[in-house]
Amino acid sequence: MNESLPPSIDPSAKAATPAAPARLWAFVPCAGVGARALAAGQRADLPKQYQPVAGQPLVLHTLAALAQVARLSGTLVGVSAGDRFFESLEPAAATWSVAACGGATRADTVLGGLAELAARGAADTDWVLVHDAARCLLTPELVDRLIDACLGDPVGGLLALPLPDTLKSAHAEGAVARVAATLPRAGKWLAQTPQMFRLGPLRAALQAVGAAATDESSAIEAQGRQPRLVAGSAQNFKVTYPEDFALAAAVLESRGRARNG
Ligand SMILES: Nc1ccn([C@@H]2O[C@H](COP(=O)(O)OP(=O)(O)OP(=O)(O)O)[C@@H](O)[C@H]2O)c(=O)n1
Ligand SMILES: C[C@](O)(CO)[C@H](O)COP(=O)(O)O
Repeated sequence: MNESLPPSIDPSAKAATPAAPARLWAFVPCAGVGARALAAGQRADLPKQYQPVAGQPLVLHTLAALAQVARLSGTLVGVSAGDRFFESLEPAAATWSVAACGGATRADTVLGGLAELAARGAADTDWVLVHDAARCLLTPELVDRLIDACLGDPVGGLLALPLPDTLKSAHAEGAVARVAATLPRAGKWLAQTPQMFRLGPLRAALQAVGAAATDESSAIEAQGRQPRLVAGSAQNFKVTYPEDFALAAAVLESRGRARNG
């Protein structure tokens, strides 16, 4: 657990030697605006990761799940410059550190986060688990499953789900979308997060591919590597559209009821 580290990543980590065993860090990109998620009723000035869900800001559910993963040495959250959200919280309760490393794209934010982790003592050989702030239904069990599968892997990997539905490609006919073709879905997976790679190779891959990468895996793939696919969960969805808030709240509340008997 991160309990020896709050409110910032352990400064003694800087003393790590090349022979030290690789550690695991979580990085949470939290610098988006959530343009697709905002609808009437939501505060347009409040990015989706801070909207209330099941009694608390969405991102705090995400961070609570990561705080329960014993093998993580620390969690860093990447926010936009000028974002004061975390300053309003009780510092003693924090199981994370915050860095104003938000960029114009998710890939930029992650690159900034990797630089911050390195500046705070993470080694290039350490593992980094990048997890979307907006995936607030993550469970520690899913993270442990990813770590178990990837720790001995030469490349790393990601949580993902085999495609459950029939897959169509489309073309536009004015404002109407029409089916262009039904595509084979065998062997196709939906990428989730966390995505777990070693810090140095991930930085090099993201630098090479630039802002176009929508996830870490695609940057690593562009280097000719084949990340491992680890079974995720349909519940580990990304809050993306307005209706996702109610669904996330329902799942979190039902988990709460199950916990409290
Ligand atoms: N420049 C960005 C863009 C996104 N993110 C983060 O990346 C995660 C996944 O991105 P997505 O769900 O697409 O979020 P947004 O970019 O905020 O959504 P939208 O595209 O609807 O604006 C989110 O936790 C978001 O905060 C980020 O840190 N920096
Ligand atoms: C990283 C990701 O969650 C994998 O599915 C996803 O690509 C991020 O969302 P975006 O809409 O592409 O920014």
